[in-house]
Amino acid sequence: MHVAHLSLQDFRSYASAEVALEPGVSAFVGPNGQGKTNLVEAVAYVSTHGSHRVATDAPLVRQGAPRAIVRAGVVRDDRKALIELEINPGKSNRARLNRSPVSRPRDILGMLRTVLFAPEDLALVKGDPGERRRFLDELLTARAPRFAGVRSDYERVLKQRNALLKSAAAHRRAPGPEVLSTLDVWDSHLARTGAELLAARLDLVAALRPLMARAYEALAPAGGKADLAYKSSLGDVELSTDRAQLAEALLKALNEARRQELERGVSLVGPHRDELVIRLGDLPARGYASHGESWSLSLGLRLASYELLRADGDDPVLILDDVFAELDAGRRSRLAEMVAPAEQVLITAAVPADVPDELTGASFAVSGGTVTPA
Ligand SMILES: Nc1ncnc2c1ncn2[C@@H]1O[C@H](COP(=O)(O)OP(=O)(O)OP(=O)(O)O)[C@@H](O)[C@H]1O
Repeated sequence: MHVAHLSLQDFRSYASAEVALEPGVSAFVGPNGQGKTNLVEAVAYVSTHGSHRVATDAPLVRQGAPRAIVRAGVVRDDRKALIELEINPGKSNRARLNRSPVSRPRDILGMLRTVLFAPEDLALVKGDPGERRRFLDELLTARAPRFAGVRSDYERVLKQRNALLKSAAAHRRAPGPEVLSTLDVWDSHLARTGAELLAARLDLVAALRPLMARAYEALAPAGGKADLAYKSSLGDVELSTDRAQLAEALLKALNEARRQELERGVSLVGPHRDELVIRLGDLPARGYASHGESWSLSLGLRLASYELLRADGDDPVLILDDVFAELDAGRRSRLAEMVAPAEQVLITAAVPADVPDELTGASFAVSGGTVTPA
């Protein structure tokens, strides 16, 4: 698939912008702070309804403007779709597909698939476990948009369960039968939605492992073997991906942890406590890998995601935001060769020399909030 047209209104630094795009490579080049990342961030937002740079929508709306609108014309198997998102910070966002309103924006997740590589990806390796859980869950949602509902159900149950545990812990005496029976209800919801999340993540990690190992080897041929493992809050047991069995295991673990949870006022069992362990050779990458290794491992994870989405039958749009300047010559040209066959590649770079020779195509000059074909 590819984006044929992007239109922005009050998005980040853009009062308005119209950009026509072709399949193949498009490079957005310009000095620092001119709006290159803002542009590709808008494309990714249409795909994921989120930003790789901020956790809330407010910074995405141009300062002083009440709302932002992003429109993307997407071509998929020769069929065109016009996706429109209205970003209303503090209120519900609105979405339209082919000019008709859709009831919930999440109903159009998956209409545009992207894989974004950015300097922030270093946090996939060096950051907290939450970064890696988010990576897994976002990829699950990209593969199966209904997964956005599973995630939000789990988060809602967890929030309510935590609120109950917190208030029970604050009372500092044994909880009454009412609290315990409400907790039983939350336990079964947590176990059911948690099992669905856990099963999907386990399947995903199994599919990503060989792709990640291959991508890392291709990027860094003498760099050691990269591997992934899923570490669950259920402990070091072999986990099946059978949802009923996982729900039973979660329920048992919740029962065992109940006293401690009531004392601490927080949920200690469930996929929100899990970790995706990235290993390089015999060592965990977090805390051990060098800066360059960590960066290549992050790129390996993104390349593996790209391969996985492509194997599902759709060639996602690849977005490479400022990634080449950080790489040595070998890794740079190997990465360029690996992404070159994609249907569409969008690149940002501060100077033309940061766009590898392997990636020839259209070029746009970005300066002072305007985007012009170069
Ligand atoms: N909500 C907003 N309203 C107005 N301006 C904004 C908003 N958010 C970001 N900006 C401005 O956008 C500019 C940054 O744009 P962007 O991150 O796209 O730069 P860039 O061209 O990718 O730069 P670099 O090469 O340094 O990465 C900054 O000047 C910033 O102040």
